[in-house]
Amino acid sequence: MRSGSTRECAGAEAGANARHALWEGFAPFFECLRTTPAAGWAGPLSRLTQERLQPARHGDLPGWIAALERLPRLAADHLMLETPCVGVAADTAPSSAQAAQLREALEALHPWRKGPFCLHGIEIDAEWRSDRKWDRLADAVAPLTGRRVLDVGCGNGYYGFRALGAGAKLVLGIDPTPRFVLQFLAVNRLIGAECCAVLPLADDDLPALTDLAGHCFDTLFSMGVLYHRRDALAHLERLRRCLRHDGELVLETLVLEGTQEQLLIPKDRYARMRNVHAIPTIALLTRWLQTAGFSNIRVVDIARTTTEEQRATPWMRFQSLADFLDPQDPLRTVEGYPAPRRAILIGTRSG
Ligand SMILES: Nc1ncnc2c1ncn2[C@@H]1O[C@H](C[S@+](CC[C@H]([NH3+])C(=O)[O-])CC(=O)[O-])[C@@H](O)[C@H]1O
Repeated sequence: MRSGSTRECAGAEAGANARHALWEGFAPFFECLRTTPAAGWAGPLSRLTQERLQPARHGDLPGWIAALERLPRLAADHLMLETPCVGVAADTAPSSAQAAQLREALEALHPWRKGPFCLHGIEIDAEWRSDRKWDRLADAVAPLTGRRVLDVGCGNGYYGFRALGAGAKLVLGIDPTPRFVLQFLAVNRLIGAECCAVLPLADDDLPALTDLAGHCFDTLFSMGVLYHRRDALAHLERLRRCLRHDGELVLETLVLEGTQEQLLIPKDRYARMRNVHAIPTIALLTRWLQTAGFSNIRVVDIARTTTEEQRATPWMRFQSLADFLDPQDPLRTVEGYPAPRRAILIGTRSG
C-alpha cells in the first residue's frame, strides 16, 4: 500500500506535469513578446496567466489540461491559416489510433463556439461560422502585414490565426473564459504558431498593462464584447490606450435599427443571454467612439445574424440562435426584441 506522503508526491508530480503542459504552450509567445515594444507586458502577463489558470480556480481545468496532454504529436507540414477552415495537415495521415486519440481529446473541450478548424482530417464544425465575419471585415481593415494585433474577447483565437494568415507578425488574444484558452492551446499545439496566444484575461486587465507599455498595438479587434460590458465607454477608452497613434480599432457589436441616437436596454435577457446590457443605434455608437477618442469612423458592414452562421452542431450540442428567436416571427427574439443584427465599425486612434 502507498503511504500518504508517496501519494502526495505523486499528486504533486502530476500537478507539476499539468502545469508544464500549459506553460509549454505559452512560452514561445512570451519569447516573441519580449522582442516588441510591449516587452514590459511579458512579466505581468505571464504572472496573471499563471494566477488565472490555477487548477484550484476552475473545477474543469484539470480535465481540460489532461485532454491537452492526450493530443498526439503530429507533424505540422501544411498550415492552413488563409482558408475558412483554419488548420494543419501532415504529409503522412495520422494512424487510425492517432486520429481517434485526437478526436477524443478535442471532444473533451466541447462546446466549440468558434471555428471551423480542420486538424489532421478532423473538422471542428463550431457553433459559429466565424469565417463569415472574417470575410465581412478582411478587405476593409488596413492590411495586417507586419502588424501587431490585439484581439479582446477573442474566444478560442480563431481570428488570431486568420490575422497571422493575413501577415500579422504578433497576435495577442485575451478572453476570460478558461475553456477557450485551452481550446486555443489544443489547436496551437498542432499548428505551432509562435507569436500568437490567447491569455485568460479580461478588458479590465488592460489599464494596468497599458501603464507599463501602452500604445503598442497597430490593430485591435473588439468583436462581440461591447454589449457584454456595463460601461461601454470605459471599454472603448481602454481599447484606445492600447493602440498606437493612428492604430485601427475594428469594433463589431449588436446594433439597433434606426437613424437617431437610441439605446435598447433589455429588461432581463436578450436572446436568452443574461449579460447583454445595451444595444445602441449606429448613430449612438459612432458618438461613443468619437467621445472615446477615435476618428475616421466608418461602418463597413451591417448583417442580420442567420441560423446558418450560428447554429448547434455535433461540436456544440447546446441550444443556439434558432432556439432564441420567436418561432412565429424570426425577426424577433423570444423576449420580443429585434433579432440580432451586427455592425462592424472601423476607427483610428486620434489622440
Ligand atoms: N470583460 C471581458 N473582456 C474580454 N472578453 C470578454 C469579457 N467578457 C466576456 N468576454 C468574452 O467575449 C467573448 C464574446 S463572444 C465573441 C467572440 C469573438 N470575439 C467573435 O467575435 O466571434 C460573443 C459572440 O459570440 O459574438 C466570449 O468569448 C467571452 O468569454
